[in-house]
Amino acid sequence: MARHHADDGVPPVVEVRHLRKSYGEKVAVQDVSFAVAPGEIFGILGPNGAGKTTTVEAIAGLRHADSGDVRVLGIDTQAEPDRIRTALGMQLQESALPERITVREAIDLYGSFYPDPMPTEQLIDMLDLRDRAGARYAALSGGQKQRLSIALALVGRPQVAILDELTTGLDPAARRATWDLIETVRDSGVTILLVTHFMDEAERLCDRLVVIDGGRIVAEGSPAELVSGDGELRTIHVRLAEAPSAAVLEALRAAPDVATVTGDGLDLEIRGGRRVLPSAVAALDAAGIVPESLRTGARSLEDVFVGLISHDDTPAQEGAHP
Ligand SMILES: Nc1ncnc2c1ncn2[C@@H]1O[C@H](COP(=O)(O)OP(=O)(O)OP(=O)(O)O)[C@@H](O)[C@H]1O
Repeated sequence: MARHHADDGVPPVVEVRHLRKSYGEKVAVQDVSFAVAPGEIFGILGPNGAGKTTTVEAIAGLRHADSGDVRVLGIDTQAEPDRIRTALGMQLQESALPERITVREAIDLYGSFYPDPMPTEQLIDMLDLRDRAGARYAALSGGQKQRLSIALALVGRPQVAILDELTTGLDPAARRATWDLIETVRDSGVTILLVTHFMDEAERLCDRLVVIDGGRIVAEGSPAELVSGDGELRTIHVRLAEAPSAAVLEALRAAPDVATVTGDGLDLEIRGGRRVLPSAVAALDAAGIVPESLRTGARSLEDVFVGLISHDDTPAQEGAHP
């Protein structure tokens, strides 16, 4: 299906403006604003305790915000949470299912809350749970529980699905299978809000994302935009066969887009703008020098993330919430 961008005039599916939420003294979300366009997979990234779950729970109308405006499909979910229930599917971080319920019963039960649920057997096949359809919840593996929770988020044919910690605890093959599934779901027209702290997951799945830290947005864009970090310096490392002359170093420093050349002897670190790599290689070539080896400091989304979030020594507040 055609994807839209937040700024192409199509009304956003999810719109959050200046959301703020405290728990007593603790400010969980300080000021968060973003908009999600129809058909996007939109990521919310951040370290433990950043405010991600609080944000999506406010979006779903499950938490009452202190201030700010949240709309899903134009509905104010803070004022009228019940109006969004059937259009929104939510995968909870930890499922609250009874131990003895079977996969099939759980899907039937959740389906009964919606006017036009997906057929249980279709979901069982879609989520690859056919072999476990009659198994009790307590007997499922981590991956199977996770797939069941995704099935429960999708059973009501939501227009918007919120998936929190989609692949936590899954092995690599199960993660990939889940990613493929999420893309299929998106291709069927569902807009997806994905909470994660896995960079590879965000890089693979998200059209756009926000990084939240300490209850604020510290970066926003497509994974490629965040990684390319236009305006930021890049670094290349060059090893030469023999130590460069002062003239060669001078020529390198004067090359377009090169900011600094450091290092001594055979190993040089060259930093500069977007075209630092071709520019440095051309300057060396003009001096008749072929590097022994060359390494670029290609950034992953993970590097960007680590660079963005605050590095205080506060221990992660896992398990702090009731
Ligand atoms: N019900 C609650 N009562 C008190 N504090 C809470 C409550 N829920 C969350 N918090 C605190 O608010 C902050 C934000 O929590 P939130 O769960 O939104 O973060 P998160 O980004 O989803 O973290 P995680 O990745 O660990 O799930 C944390 O410091 C957390 O301990």
